[in-house]
Amino acid sequence: MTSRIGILGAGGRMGRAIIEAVRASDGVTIGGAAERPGHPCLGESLGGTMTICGNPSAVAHNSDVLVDFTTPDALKSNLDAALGAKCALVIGTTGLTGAHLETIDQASRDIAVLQTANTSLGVNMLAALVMKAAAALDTDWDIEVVEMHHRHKVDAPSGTALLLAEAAAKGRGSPLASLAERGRDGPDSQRRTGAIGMASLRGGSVAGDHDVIFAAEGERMVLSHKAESRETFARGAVRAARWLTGKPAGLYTMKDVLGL
Ligand SMILES: NC(=O)C1=CN([C@@H]2O[C@H](COP(=O)(O)OP(=O)(O)OC[C@H]3O[C@@H](n4cnc5c(N)ncnc54)[C@H](OP(=O)(O)O)[C@@H]3O)[C@@H](O)[C@H]2O)C=CC1
Ligand SMILES: O=C(O)C1=N[C@H](C(=O)O)C[C@H](O)C1
Repeated sequence: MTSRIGILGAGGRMGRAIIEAVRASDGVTIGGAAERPGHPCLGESLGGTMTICGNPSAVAHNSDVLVDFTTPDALKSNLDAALGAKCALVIGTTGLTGAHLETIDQASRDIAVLQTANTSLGVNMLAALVMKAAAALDTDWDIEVVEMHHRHKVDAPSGTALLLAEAAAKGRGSPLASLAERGRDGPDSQRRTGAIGMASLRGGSVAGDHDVIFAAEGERMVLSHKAESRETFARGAVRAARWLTGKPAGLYTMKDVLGL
């Protein structure tokens, strides 16, 4: 069955990469594409009579699954569009708060929703390895998550850094909120035993680098992932959208798609 994918944030970096990935993939077509009202790309042709519009609801009604790579502020209207059309939804947007996650959870009682900070196979495999290492190594091993992204990225730490830190915290058997040390600065910044530190670098065109460092006296282990381009994320998003098509209401992750 061909899956019709509606692309939200179609004029953005990921939106454009996803349009290309859908065109290059079998078993999927573009159901429609939306951008925020007033965006310069509104009306841009996607081939035939299809153009980028300002109405996510119209896109949802012509799609089997929506793919949202926009901003946290757009989440509510994107969820409403999906709920109104009973359309499945893949959410790749990062920078989400607890309140956003609660709204997503509620929506997933009525429609299939997949939320993930990273659609790549490598990062999701890395998270599994990080959890295992964090569980096996005691607190003599300090855990630090370091990420680097392009100069345009607005949120920090990256959603993926948080996902990896969550995996480490799970391995250590404690909630991340009780272990995380974010944005150290100033004279009283010494790490606590058992803390999970996080640091963010920004610059140039880096698609997405993540290192999880396990540092002990005299030795250091680094579990690392580097995305070479956005194509990786776009291909993963299309794979997730195809997988989610026709699934019952519920909240899914990339682990479900990849069978990890
Ligand atoms: N899960 C994953 O694997 C990945 C997640 N991401 C995440 O995806 C998100 C988008 O990243 P990226 O494409 O680089 O960012 P961009 O800023 O390039 O794209 C976001 C697009 O969404 C548009 N937008 C803003 N508000 C709305 C709205 N209300 N409705 C529809 N569109 C809207 C923006 O318009 P304007 O620019 O005019 O504001 C922009 O065109 C980020 O949160 C990023 O962290 C990125 C890569 C991989
Ligand atoms: O904004 C980006 O570019 C990326 N965002 C995601 C994140 O915040 O983890 C995923 C990827 O690293 C690229």
